[in-house]
Amino acid sequence: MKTELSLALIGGGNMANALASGLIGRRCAAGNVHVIDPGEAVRARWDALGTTTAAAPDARLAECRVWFFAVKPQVMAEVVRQCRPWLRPDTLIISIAAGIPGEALARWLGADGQPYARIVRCMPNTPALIACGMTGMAALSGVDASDRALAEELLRAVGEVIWVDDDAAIDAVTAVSGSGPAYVFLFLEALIAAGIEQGLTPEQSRQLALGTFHGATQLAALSPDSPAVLRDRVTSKGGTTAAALAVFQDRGLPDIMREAVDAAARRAGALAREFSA
Ligand SMILES: NC(=O)C1=CN([C@@H]2O[C@H](COP(=O)(O)OP(=O)(O)OC[C@H]3O[C@@H](n4cnc5c(N)ncnc54)[C@H](O)[C@@H]3O)[C@@H](O)[C@H]2O)C=CC1
Ligand SMILES: O=C(O)[C@@H]1CCC=N1
Repeated sequence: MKTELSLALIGGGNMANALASGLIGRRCAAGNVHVIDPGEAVRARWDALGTTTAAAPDARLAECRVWFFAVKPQVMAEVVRQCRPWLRPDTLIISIAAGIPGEALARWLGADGQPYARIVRCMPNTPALIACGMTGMAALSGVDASDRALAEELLRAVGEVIWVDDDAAIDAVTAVSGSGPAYVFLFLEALIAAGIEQGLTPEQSRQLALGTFHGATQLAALSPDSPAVLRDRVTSKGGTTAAALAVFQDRGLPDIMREAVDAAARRAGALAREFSA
């Protein structure tokens, strides 16, 4: 077990917790993880895991090879600047903040007009909590092959990873897979409620809806056929599925999805304008 890696988690909330659950004991010893978070209750949880903690950036950051920024976009600029005094030439920066461009991070961490480009921007999602995450990643120019491999290995500890060519594409990743679990949960809620209206008990409807999502997504992942072909195979001519799909089409489900994903991507752009000046 390679546990010598030293990692700083800057922001110790939901997503940091998900990442740590995949890494501590496997890739990092708890004692090599340093968590910065002003929340006293948050720090107490990390202390119980055996990490070190601090309420604000401190000198231990200089000993950490990887800094993982997991604070809200609204506070990123200030937090990154507070951490900067402990930056070393080989520090690998990984940021998961929605909407904050790598270029802004590079500027905030730079010195003498020189941006710091050893930065990987990535967008995981909450199923990372059960090691079923989906992460999109983009590397800035200062990231060499070994840093890239390290960043990928860290995010792989909580699920699957894809690389996108440039930082701007992370906004699209955010709109599809970062926010995506919420779309799936909304769909599930609606399907469960509809099943109850049809006379099923809440538990029956929940089991049927969850089992269907699980089975259908597994089939789509494992089958060589496209989701459209698989959908067609469920849909008997003049049958029940056709009746339901006609309602989805009439109500414009594909348009609703396009507009929703576009709204998320545009919000990512707006966050960048608001919080990365
Ligand atoms: N929740 C999600 O589904 C996803 C969130 N993200 C991104 O991850 C980031 C964190 O989100 P969550 O973990 O959901 O939020 P969270 O609210 O659970 O965690 C944020 C943590 O940052 C701490 N914090 C606040 N000010 C701080 C400061 N000055 N220094 C250090 N820590 C500070 C808070 O006490 C909190 O524990 C956000 O930028 C979000 O855009 C990315 C992918 C998915
Ligand atoms: O809603 C948000 O802004 C964050 C980013 C992706 C998921 N949650």
